[in-house]
Amino acid sequence: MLRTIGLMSGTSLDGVDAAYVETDGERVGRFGRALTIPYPPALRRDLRALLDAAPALHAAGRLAGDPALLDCARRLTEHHAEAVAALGAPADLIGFHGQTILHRPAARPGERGHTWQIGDPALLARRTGVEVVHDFRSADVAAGGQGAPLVPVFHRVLAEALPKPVALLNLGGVGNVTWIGEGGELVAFDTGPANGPLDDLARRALGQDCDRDGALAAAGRVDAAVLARLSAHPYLAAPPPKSLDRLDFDRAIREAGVPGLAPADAAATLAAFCAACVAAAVRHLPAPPRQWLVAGGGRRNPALMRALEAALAAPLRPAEAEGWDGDALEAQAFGVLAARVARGLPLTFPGTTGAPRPMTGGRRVPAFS
Ligand SMILES: Nc1ncnc2c1ncn2[C@@H]1O[C@H](COP(=O)(O)OP(=O)(O)OP(=O)(O)O)[C@@H](O)[C@H]1O
Ligand SMILES: CC(=O)N[C@H]1[C@@H]2OC[C@@H](O2)[C@@H](O)[C@@H]1O[C@H](C)C(=O)O
Repeated sequence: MLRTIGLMSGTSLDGVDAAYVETDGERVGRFGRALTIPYPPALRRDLRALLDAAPALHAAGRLAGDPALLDCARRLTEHHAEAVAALGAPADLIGFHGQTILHRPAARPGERGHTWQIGDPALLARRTGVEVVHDFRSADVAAGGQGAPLVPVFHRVLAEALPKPVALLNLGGVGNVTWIGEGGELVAFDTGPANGPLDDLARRALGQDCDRDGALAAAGRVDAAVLARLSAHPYLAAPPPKSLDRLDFDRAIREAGVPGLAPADAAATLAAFCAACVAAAVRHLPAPPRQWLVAGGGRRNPALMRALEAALAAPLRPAEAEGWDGDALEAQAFGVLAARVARGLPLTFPGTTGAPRPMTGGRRVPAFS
């Protein structure tokens, strides 16, 4: 077993999640501590500005050397090093996802896709004295895959003893589902927006980072016409493989009329839309799951959970119901994925990213680079 630390900076831009895992990439020997280092407001703001600027910079061929990108990458990496130090556990390997600032997998066969995670793996290796595995997505995208989601192979390890079929749902900035069949078959994809648009609304309407405990949504009414327009988005009907950039639905949300609603109604409608996206995902699964296990920050939003319960036929339970840490699953996944890279095991599969075959990936930076 390898002693790994997984690090994930998610699309919510709220901070870095870190988790200790002993694993050989196929099994988990032991989970250790997990924690989150929140980013200071200035870094959140700068990351958000970078996310917004990334498509135009990329189109102009100026993303790679952009000074704001390099500055954000350095600051973000320092917080990752802080997270590793705070865990206080000796490790053989760090799995460093970085921060996605642009995600454009190929839309058609033969097209060239891009996925871009920022972070400085050599700096992290120097600061921590531990080997760093990074760049988990680009080999898959180069082979024509979506490059996301990556957590399904870890979800299968977690859910080994559970009755199948089972669905694991992550509600981060974006939602993603992993369906696991009787024989361990995997079908996975991004369902649609989750907390991302709700966070944007809370920032505008309340000056808060999120609709804390779903209070705003609970005070509003779903606008059926706006929800119907949102639910007609072709992404929901498109079969997997499919994955999303954090900003992919921004335009559709504007054009459907969300900004014209009172803030509470907008929040209720966005929560209902997140649930509608998950309900629409069911038709792309090979068989209905017996239960849904929910991880990610969205499980703390009761308005979102109620909307999901109403939209899904099978029981919905938080990850904690199985003894898992729903805040740490993605970070734990990158510890397990790092071990898989070290052992040359595949990260992605035709059923998870649409990769043409099970694909290895990731790059390694030695401890003292
Ligand atoms: N108490 C709460 N009430 C409402 N929403 C909450 C609460 N706690 C967390 N959240 C939501 O969860 C989000 C963070 O979730 P999480 O950390 O799973 O996302 P992420 O990992 O950054 O995103 P992704 O999985 O898309 O990469 C916050 O932005 C917020 O919207
Ligand atoms: C490109 C990218 O960073 N995608 C994230 C994002 O956040 C949730 C969803 O969209 C998922 O596809 C993915 O993250 C997790 C860790 C994954 O790859 O499984």
